[in-house]
Amino acid sequence: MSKTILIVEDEFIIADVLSNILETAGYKVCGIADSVGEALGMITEFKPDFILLDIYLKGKLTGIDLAQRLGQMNIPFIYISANSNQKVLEDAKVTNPYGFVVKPFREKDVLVALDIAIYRHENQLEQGERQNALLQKKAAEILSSAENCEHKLLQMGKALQPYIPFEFLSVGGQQQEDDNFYEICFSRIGFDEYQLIGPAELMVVTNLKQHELAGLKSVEKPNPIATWYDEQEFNRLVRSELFKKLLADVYGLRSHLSFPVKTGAGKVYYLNFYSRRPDAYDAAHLVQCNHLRQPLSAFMESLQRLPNNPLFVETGNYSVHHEVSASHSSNLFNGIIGNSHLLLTVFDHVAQVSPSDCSVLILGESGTGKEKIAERIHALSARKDKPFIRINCAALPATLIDSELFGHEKGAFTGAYERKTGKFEQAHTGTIFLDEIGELPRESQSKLLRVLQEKEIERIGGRSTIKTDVRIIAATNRDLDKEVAEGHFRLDLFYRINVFPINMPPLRDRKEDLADLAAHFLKIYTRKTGKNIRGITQGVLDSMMEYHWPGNIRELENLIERNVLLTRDDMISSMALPTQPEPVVVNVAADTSAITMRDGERAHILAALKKCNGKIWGEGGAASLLNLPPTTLNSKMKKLGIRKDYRV
Ligand SMILES: Nc1ncnc2c1ncn2[C@@H]1O[C@H](COP(=O)(O)OP(=O)(O)OP(=O)(O)O)[C@@H](O)[C@H]1O
Repeated sequence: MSKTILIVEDEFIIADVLSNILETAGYKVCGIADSVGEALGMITEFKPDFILLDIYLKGKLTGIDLAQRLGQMNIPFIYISANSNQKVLEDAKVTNPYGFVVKPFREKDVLVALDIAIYRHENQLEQGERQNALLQKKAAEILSSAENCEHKLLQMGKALQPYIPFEFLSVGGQQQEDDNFYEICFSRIGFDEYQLIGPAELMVVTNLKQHELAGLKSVEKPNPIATWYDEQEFNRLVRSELFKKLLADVYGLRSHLSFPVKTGAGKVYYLNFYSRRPDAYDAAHLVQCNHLRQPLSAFMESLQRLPNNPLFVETGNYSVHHEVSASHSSNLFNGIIGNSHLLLTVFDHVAQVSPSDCSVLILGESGTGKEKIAERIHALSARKDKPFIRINCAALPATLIDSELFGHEKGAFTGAYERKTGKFEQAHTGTIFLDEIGELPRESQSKLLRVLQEKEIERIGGRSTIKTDVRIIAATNRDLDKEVAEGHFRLDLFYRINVFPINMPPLRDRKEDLADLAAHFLKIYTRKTGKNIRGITQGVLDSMMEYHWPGNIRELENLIERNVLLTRDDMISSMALPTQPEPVVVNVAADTSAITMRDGERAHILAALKKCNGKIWGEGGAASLLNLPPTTLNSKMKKLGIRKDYRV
């Protein structure tokens, strides 16, 4: 069925040209609006599938103002504007357009941009529908399980993680006017490991009594619609929302998304998502909330009917039964070391995107593990038993790339003595990993775009086309936005491959993973060399924490390998780190390592130790309070740097 397009453009001649181009190409133009007000009227009346949007319009409001509304209404749009002023482009970019066409445009520019935009939007819609169906299935499984209410809630929280990421989740209704406190919280401590924090645990951690917690919550005036808060807005919010302030302080939470879910019976539950990142949430998560609302509402309604629902406890006799929940899916990322929340976010994205055939673009500095993640996406997909073909676009001379990618026929050029099958053909039914895609020459970019659009290739010198079914994973350490702006990388190809971007954090932003990574490589290289090295001294680890790691994990791996070879002792007690000064300019937005998931866990353990006067073992000890074997508590304390006299 042809798509219905609304044109929002105040220059009549341009609007008319656009309308002709679209109608000739088979689209249905439902109207031309010259102001935001008129556009909104036409949107209500004609419900367009897509909008072409100029930036400067009649009246005070601009296309960028309208774009913000379109984001909330989930209507896709492309900008068509003569304005390429940097500030305007920046403002336009944050509204998440599906494309940007610069005036004056050619007919082809508009049609290609629209084609790509529709492809990307449908891909997202498909994902939305898949999410909804998956969540419904998951909800049914959870509800029919033999677990208690709290665990059912926890399982649902885990199922939401790929869609709305969180390090802390609290679920509750509006506080009733009594001293009972109704709220269940979950703190994430690993990829698939969560601590359940019921009212009793919260009383331990915060040192507050039940009625005091209830008092803090009763002054809250929850927002009736889903709302997200970045760090600044969250700081403002917690001036009046004292219960949220308490959670933020104890667990180091910096951004928040509040999602009210109304059941058929009219009861409203709040799913409050929190992150330790300052900017974990954005408008796209509100779209997710819309997709998830219906299955969640049905889930909460079913939960409401279960006996002993912790959100309806009528007694003050809460008992502490601190639990850690983990399941086998933590094995999904075996061999990829790290527990920092930045890496866990990467894992969430990988778990989310792997089962689909969606193209993935992995962005990050050299040595951050992009290839490792690409391999894992393939291994977790339905194509796992089919080929995974890697090609490094930077490693080949421009003259050979096409033949490597698409193959050639015998005699196609001087030196082509044999027919050669290209990487695309080799990857048929599997995955191709285009490493360093930013290095691909312009000419090959056009050919690649055609392969992605037509899903067929032509060998060099060949006369026929060959159908291919290949999933694309691309990676780059370049700033592709900049490459596009400078004309080195095709915008249309960028939009095709940038359907699902995954950002690999540099090692300096997740130094909490450093010790585990170092231990991992130490184990590998002591085994390889047959040496007996027990570990790395604290002093060396401290200096490693100070270092900036420009070469990321690869640099760390090389360094450990070298030191294993050099060390004669059974401990690595000195390590020459390059004396490169840490850059003075720190990207504040990216510097999220200050407060970590470990901090949350540490706070929890410290509070329990305090409560037990430092006693770990036996009755009344912290291990039994936390429902952990004392040996596990001991090793956790060691890992978190908590001393037996429970001072850090
Ligand atoms: N989280 C991790 N745990 C264990 N090993 C890792 C991890 N991340 C990366 N490595 C190892 O570090 C090295 C570099 O990783 P990889 O080649 O995947 O990085 P890359 O980002 O693709 O680098 P480049 O951009 O230079 O190609 C590899 O030996 C890889 O196995």
